Amino acid sequence: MSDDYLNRIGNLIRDARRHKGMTQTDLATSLGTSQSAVARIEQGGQNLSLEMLARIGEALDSEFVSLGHSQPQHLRVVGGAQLSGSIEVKTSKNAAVALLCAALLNKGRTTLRSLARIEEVNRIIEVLGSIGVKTRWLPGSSDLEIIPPARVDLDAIDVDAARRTRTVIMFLGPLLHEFDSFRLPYAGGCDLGTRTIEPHLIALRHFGLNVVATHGFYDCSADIGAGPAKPIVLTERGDTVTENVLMAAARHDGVTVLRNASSNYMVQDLCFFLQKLGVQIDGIGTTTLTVHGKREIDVDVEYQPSEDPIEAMSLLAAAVVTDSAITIKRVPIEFLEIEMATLETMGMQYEVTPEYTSANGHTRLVDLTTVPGPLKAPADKIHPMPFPGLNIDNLPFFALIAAKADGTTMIHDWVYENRAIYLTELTKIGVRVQLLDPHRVMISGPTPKFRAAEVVCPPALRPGVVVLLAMLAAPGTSVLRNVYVINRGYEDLAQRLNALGATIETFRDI
Ligand SMILES: CC(=O)N[C@H]1[C@@H](OP(=O)(O)OP(=O)(O)OC[C@H]2O[C@@H](n3ccc(=O)[nH]c3=O)[C@H](O)[C@@H]2O)O[C@H](CO)[C@@H](O)[C@@H]1O
Ligand SMILES: C=C(OP(=O)(O)O)C(=O)O
Repeated sequence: MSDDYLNRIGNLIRDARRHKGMTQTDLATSLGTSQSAVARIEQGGQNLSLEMLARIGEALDSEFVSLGHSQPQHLRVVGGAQLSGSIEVKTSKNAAVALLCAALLNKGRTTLRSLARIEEVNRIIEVLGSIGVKTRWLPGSSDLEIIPPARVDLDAIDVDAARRTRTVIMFLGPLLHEFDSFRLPYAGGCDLGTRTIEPHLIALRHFGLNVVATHGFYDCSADIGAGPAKPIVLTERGDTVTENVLMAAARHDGVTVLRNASSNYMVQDLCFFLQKLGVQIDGIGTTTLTVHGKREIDVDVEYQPSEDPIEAMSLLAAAVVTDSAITIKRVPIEFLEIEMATLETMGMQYEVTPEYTSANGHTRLVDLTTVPGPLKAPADKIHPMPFPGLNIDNLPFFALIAAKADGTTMIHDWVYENRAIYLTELTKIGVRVQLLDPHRVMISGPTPKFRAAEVVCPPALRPGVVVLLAMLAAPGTSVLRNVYVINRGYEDLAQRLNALGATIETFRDI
């Protein structure tokens, strides 16, 4: 290998290691080598065998060297074992992405503590980096420092990264204060059927924003300084639309009243963060928010979002499907009360500790220990509602839990056009699922036998995780192919389930 190549590979390894928050000693330990050998590799001073490159790639879970196209990641699951022990819930994906966008409102340094290290966050960091925002993982931590430039360079935006997320629409709120005309790539993300952005455009018109969609871009023109002449009433109680309005209102030098606002967990985290930026917000946790904005925000601020209720629900479903007693620590019970009440009607037993408070200073947490036992199907259908209803993203996990319960359960996903359809993938693992129409499935339980299978991961985060968790219940070896969507929303899920006794191996095609 030429020195030039060794240097470039060394730099890539160093960047991937830092990105993963590992020290040279950490990496050396995973490779069974010394810290000085890792230092030599990173300086380009060590010839590398293909085997060593593969091992480094595996230790860093990074495709820093790819032959031809980068290969998708797959999971091999040896199921049928019970889980035990305890696991901590990470901070939420959905608050993380909102806060990353909100950092654009602040001229000062924003430090977001204990962020989930997930692909969705990585994509937004790439987009921010491409437009000139400096981001840096603080050494040995999952704390991200964000420093915006005097003016972002939107012409340089990383279009590919932007199109892989839906979150990029939350750039509209912050950017309408900075540019009288700009363009953003179309929002992407999970394939859940059409997801409208119309409510965002209608609401942001109150701040003088006009958007025309052309050839894959939103062409935006803004009337800088404009603000709402009357209360804004959302046509639907969406999370990201509420967040977009909050970010637009944060730098509007006046009062914005927002009605039919979402009061979901990520919205509350964003409100608490904006308060730290000096923006006054009344009505947090309700559906009417009153925002007193500030034209200029320039503060050094730190914030830690709350724990992810959807991850907590996923872990709960993992325990149910494997008949396991596990302790799930840092469960944001405040955002899971309807879920727990529903599970209680199904006969679910569990123990909880007294409540304590999340690092955001507000959200109520508990440690929850599951108690395995028989479940029965609920008398009524299970359907989601905006908070404080049963969370829209938690619905798919009820399909899996219903597969363990005696009787038939109807799951009604009125929200997403395609999501219920993906739940039929569970039939490959032995679950009796009947699709009644694109929004409703009937599950007949208990599943006589979970069967190992090879499945291509549905292109949607929660259905993908549901299939993975069902595989944990199936004795034998299952394969779940192309799990990018899972990595989009969960940090090291396979490794963390393995710490509870699961056997999940990550692999890629050569
Ligand atoms: C980054 C982020 O935070 N993403 C979350 C956010 O996405 P996001 O806010 O982008 O959700 P959408 O705007 O796509 O709304 C989801 C769907 O629900 C419909 N809808 C929503 C509310 C309502 O009162 N009426 C109604 O019909 C919308 O038309 C849409 O079809 O909220 C979704 C619904 O909680 C969650 O699945 C996503 O995880
Ligand atoms: C649909 C989801 O999120 P997103 O808005 O990121 O696609 C989800 O979290 O399940």
